[in-house]
Amino acid sequence: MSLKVLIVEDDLGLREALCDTLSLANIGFVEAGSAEDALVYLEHTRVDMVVTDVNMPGMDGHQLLAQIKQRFPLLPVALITAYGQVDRAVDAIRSGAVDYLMKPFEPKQLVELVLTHTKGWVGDQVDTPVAESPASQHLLQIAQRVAQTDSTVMITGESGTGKEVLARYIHQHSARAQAPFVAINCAAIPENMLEATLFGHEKGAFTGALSSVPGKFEQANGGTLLLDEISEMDLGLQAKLLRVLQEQEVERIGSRKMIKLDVRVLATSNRHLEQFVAEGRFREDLYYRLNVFPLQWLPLRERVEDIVPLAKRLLAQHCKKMKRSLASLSEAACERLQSYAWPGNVRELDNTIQRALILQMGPMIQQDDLHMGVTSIPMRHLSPSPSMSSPAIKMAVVEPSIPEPSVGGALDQDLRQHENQIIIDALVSFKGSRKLAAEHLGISPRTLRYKLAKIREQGINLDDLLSG
Ligand SMILES: Nc1ncnc2c1ncn2[C@@H]1O[C@H](COP(=O)(O)OP(=O)(O)OP(=O)(O)O)[C@@H](O)[C@H]1O
Repeated sequence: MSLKVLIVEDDLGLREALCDTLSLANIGFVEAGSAEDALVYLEHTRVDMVVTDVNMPGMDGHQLLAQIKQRFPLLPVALITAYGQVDRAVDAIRSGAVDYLMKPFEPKQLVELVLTHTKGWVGDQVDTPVAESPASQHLLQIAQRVAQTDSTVMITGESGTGKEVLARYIHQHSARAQAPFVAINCAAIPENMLEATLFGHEKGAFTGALSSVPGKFEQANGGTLLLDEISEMDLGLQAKLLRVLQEQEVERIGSRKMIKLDVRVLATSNRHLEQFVAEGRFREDLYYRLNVFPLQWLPLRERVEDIVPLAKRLLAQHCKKMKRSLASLSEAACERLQSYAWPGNVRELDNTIQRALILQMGPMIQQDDLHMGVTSIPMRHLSPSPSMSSPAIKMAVVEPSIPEPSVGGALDQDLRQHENQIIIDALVSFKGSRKLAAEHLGISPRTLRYKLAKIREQGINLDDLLSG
């Protein structure tokens, strides 16, 4: 997700100059000619920062600031004031502006201001976690309180319960919110690379170290570092990590220089770390160093009140991504969601909602559109794997040379849904192998590539579906 700054300026010449400056600095931007247009834009699109002129006809920059603070409290806003308006600029800072620029200013001042206030900004992901059940609400309240401190926090919970979401929430509610939030998944990095990734390395420190690279600790300096799935770290590295946490300084591999750190550390685990400690697989001293403040997400099945609100949030997010109008859930669909045990927790719910959106292109998700606990998507009208090579299914996957219906009518949508369904099912069955899936579907690999590109264009996240 690249950085996007909204420039609000009624003077076309100046607006173009501001946009050119950002463009030259490789910073993404969008522009609005008035505060009113800016607000309409913000309702629909994510931006990372707003830079607005103060003097504009209609709503001025101060009024725009007040509106933004009310509707998007975490979005940084900077004002451009006329020469001599220092008093008003100071007022604006008191009302929540992060900074101001006084005309005339150098292009580099604008770039510096934007980079300072967008460092570590995490865009869409700052949404408050859904928490309707009493247990989840209590968890968020405690998380908010612990966010105000610099204490190390250990977040536990089954896989997919929302541990990373909670970590980001803590960062966003801490005094470090404007500084970087850096996450590293200890299980996803090959064991021999984890140390260099965490602590950094100097050029030539090992074969393949072609340049000096700062580690995650350095990248997170001033902010928060999330050590995801900490239980997967080997014992040797655990000892080194403990030292860094105790000393609050880090030494890149191949360097003798200590770098002072000011990093808040959060860790997550979906394992019973106490058991790991008892078995000698996790250092007891590190466990106590990290477990200063333990927070735990309950499994989704134990917070039933969260299920439907979460499903609605996920539905809205995916409809937006797919650029389609907002779909809703029927009563029966809600009941079905609430009566399922969700072994994969919120991540499984997310996948289920995505699948339902593929199956149901209409305005309402029905009970039958929900397929839980499946590794492949069952077809509503066509039976799964055994008949996948049947001529009927092969015919359903239309080669691009055959003109597709030009009108986006119900039949067209229905056919497209079925086609998507068949293609995804084949990919799931063949564990993502495009070659085997294409052979099975009786189409060329090129055609399959084309079809997959079309599916992606509809906003369907194939990676998530295939990993789900
Ligand atoms: N309370 C919540 N509100 C909104 N979205 C949530 C919430 N909990 C989880 N999610 C969504 O569910 C998905 C899984 O969440 P997350 O990655 O935080 O889980 P996790 O516990 O860290 O998973 P893992 O153990 O596999 O690393 C994400 O897409 C996240 O946005």
